[in-house]
Amino acid sequence: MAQQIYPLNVGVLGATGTVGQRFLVLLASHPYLRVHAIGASPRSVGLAYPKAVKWKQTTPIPKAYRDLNVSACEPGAFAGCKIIFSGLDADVAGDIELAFRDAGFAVFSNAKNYRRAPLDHLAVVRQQQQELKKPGFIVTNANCSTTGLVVPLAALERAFGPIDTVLVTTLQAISGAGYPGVPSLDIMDNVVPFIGGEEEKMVWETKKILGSLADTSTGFALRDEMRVSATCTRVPVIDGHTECVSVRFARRRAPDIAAVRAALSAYTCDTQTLGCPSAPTQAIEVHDAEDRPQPRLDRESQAGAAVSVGHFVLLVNNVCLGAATRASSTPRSPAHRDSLLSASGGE
Ligand SMILES: NC(=O)C1=CN([C@@H]2O[C@H](COP(=O)(O)OP(=O)(O)OC[C@H]3O[C@@H](n4cnc5c(N)ncnc54)[C@H](OP(=O)(O)O)[C@@H]3O)[C@@H](O)[C@H]2O)C=CC1
Ligand SMILES: N[C@@H](CC(=O)OP(=O)(O)O)C(=O)O
Repeated sequence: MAQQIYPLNVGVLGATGTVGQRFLVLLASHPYLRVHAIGASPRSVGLAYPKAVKWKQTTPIPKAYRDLNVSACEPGAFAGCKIIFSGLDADVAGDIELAFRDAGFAVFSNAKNYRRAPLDHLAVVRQQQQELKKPGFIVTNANCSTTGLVVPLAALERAFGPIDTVLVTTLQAISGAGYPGVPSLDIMDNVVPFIGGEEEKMVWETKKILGSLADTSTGFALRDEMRVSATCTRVPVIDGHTECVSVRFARRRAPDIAAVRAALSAYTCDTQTLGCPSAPTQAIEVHDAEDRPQPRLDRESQAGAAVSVGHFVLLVNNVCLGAATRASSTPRSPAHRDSLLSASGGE
């Protein structure tokens, strides 16, 4: 394999949005990825980034982006980028991401459009490249609420065997709806007990992520035998989705609390094993205090890359672990990093 040259140039689509802004903050200090081009809607094209964006982060716009102009989301404008991160509105992500894939880019997306594509799986990227006889591919992040849920579920299954029933009720932050999102008169002093499409996504994506690979040509196999029931609500919190979870194990009675705490604390995720720069040091933070986790106190813990759990109420930062952190989690170890990035066309 040819020598990789670092930093690798990357592009961010939807760079002005809620997720796009997080991408730019994370990538500004990334050890071997550098933002080379950014894209957004025709409304923003041609403007310097600070003019185009309604910046909502608590830290200032990183210097590197202050003179960067927003491009149209067309492959030609991203020549020189090895990897594309997408925080595009799902209404437009489908066609745009496909155009980038067809132009040979490695696309890592947060939009829902290709989550059900059979070959949407990091483990079958090489297969996808061979089948299509092209280097480009699309891999998607899961729904943000689902992401928070599956981490502790995976930890519990690793320790106690299969789960057959999951009941979850979410209290989701308003940033999950993008910008400007839910009107203030709907959400202030209120709870909205419905988020369009979210419950279906949580049910299906949980069964996908906790499932397995069928084989490298058909992609994933769902956990069809698992019963998942989700109720999703929107609450007046800016960032951080809280989820109240109950589970039942298929082959055993409920383990005691001390064993559950130990299993959650001991869990390590793949990004930790691979040494990704934005991986958490502790994948699941188990709280002792009865009144934790709380969004305001716990969402920025480990730069938003961990899931916080206390008496199986969990908190996941929807825009970090739920979106930008996970998509940009490339491995730190040179060997792992080079093999993953070579699939992305880096050389
Ligand atoms: N917010 C969250 O917690 C999560 C979001 N997601 C998903 O990530 C994606 C981004 O979400 P979010 O950041 O919240 O959304 P926002 O609404 O905040 O941002 C959308 C982005 O898409 C761009 N865009 C809109 N229309 C077009 C167009 N016609 N051509 C090119 N670009 C366009 C916007 O550019 P402009 O500013 O110029 O209009 C903006 O940069 C969505 O698919 C969402 O479902 C996934 C997980 C979590
Ligand atoms: N639906 C999530 C955010 C989101 O955009 O999810 P998805 O990428 O699955 O459409 C929320 O409202 O909090």
